[in-house]
Amino acid sequence: MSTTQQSYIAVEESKPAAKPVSLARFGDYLELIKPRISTMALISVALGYTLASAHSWSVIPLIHALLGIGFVAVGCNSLNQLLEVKSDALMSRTASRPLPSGRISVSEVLIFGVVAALSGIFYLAIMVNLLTAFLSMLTLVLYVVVYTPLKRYTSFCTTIGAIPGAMPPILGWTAAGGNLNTSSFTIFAIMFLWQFPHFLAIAWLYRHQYYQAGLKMLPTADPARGIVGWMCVIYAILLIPVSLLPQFVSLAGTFYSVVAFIIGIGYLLFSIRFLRNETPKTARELIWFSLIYLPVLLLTLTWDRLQLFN
Ligand code: HEM
Ligand SMILES: CC(C)=CCC/C(C)=C/CC/C(C)=C/COP(=O)(O)OP(=O)(O)O
Repeated sequence: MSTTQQSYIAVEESKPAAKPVSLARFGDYLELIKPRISTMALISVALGYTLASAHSWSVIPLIHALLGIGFVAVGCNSLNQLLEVKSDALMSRTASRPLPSGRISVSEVLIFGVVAALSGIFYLAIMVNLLTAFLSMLTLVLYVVVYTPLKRYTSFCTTIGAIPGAMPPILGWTAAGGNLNTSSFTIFAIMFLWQFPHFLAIAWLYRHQYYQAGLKMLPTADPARGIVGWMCVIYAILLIPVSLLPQFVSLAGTFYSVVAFIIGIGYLLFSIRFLRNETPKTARELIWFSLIYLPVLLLTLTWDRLQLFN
């Protein structure tokens, strides 16, 4: 074997093993549907379903609801990334996503997103109920048609974005046959308020990237020290009494209220830490706690609700 052949083999052997094409494409599509946010949304759907059905809970209707809402969520996230391909390319947080990096084409995502969203809505209308299909369509419109383009114009976009963000447990609730009543509104209000410290800390952490990409997630590129922290603290304070409402509408008992109060104080303390010292570390810790708070609150609410029926 010649020296050239030997060195060629050596270079080939030292290359990391390339992923099979189908696996790489699966990974790209997975990234397109934002798997972690979508999973949290579907867990919220399942808990909303359980809260509404309690003693009459059964698995098949829940699977139908998760399938239909899951398809709409896939449509939401794909179409959101399609509309943001230019700004995503300008931020290091999102530049390696499959669309800005050219691994999936715009037309492919358009077809994929529209087909997923429409199939989900029709599936819900046929297999679940019309109210859930309608509310899922409203979620899609608010997220894709209103919130996403509005990010380029005003920081008020986040308040609009928090409406579709608060919908997953309500979609689960209506999928189980629940009405839009004070109980479902209470869950909506908790989920709505929870998002403010969550996304404000994120918007602060990536403020320079957002500014560079022309996205107005905060009122200014470099807000006066403390402003974002104060906003987090105010929403965390508001969330505490609102998170205690389920007991007053007979959705849960004292155990839930105690847990909600403790984690609510925790969320407030992380917001205060961020206010006192706005640094990437305190912002990341607040984001981290927000992602602990939500599943703990919803799981405790559901568990306590089930106890009320036993
Ligand atoms: C206006 C509302 C919301 C905005 C603007 C927002 C924005 C974001 C952004 C930009 C990230 C990525 C952070 C990073 O890259 O470090 C993120 C992370 C996350 N968000 Fe939200 N979010 C919102 C609402 C929600 C809702 C309603 C849920 C759950 C149902 C949720 C669940 C998550 C999860 C699980 C993560 C961590 C996983 C990941 O980074 O992909 N978010 N959020
Ligand atoms: C039908 C259904 C359950 C739909 C999902 C609803 C849901 C969980 C919406 C999330 C809300 C939201 C504003 C996310 C951030 O998007 P972004 O565009 O600011 O995030 P990015 O910058 O990472 O793209």
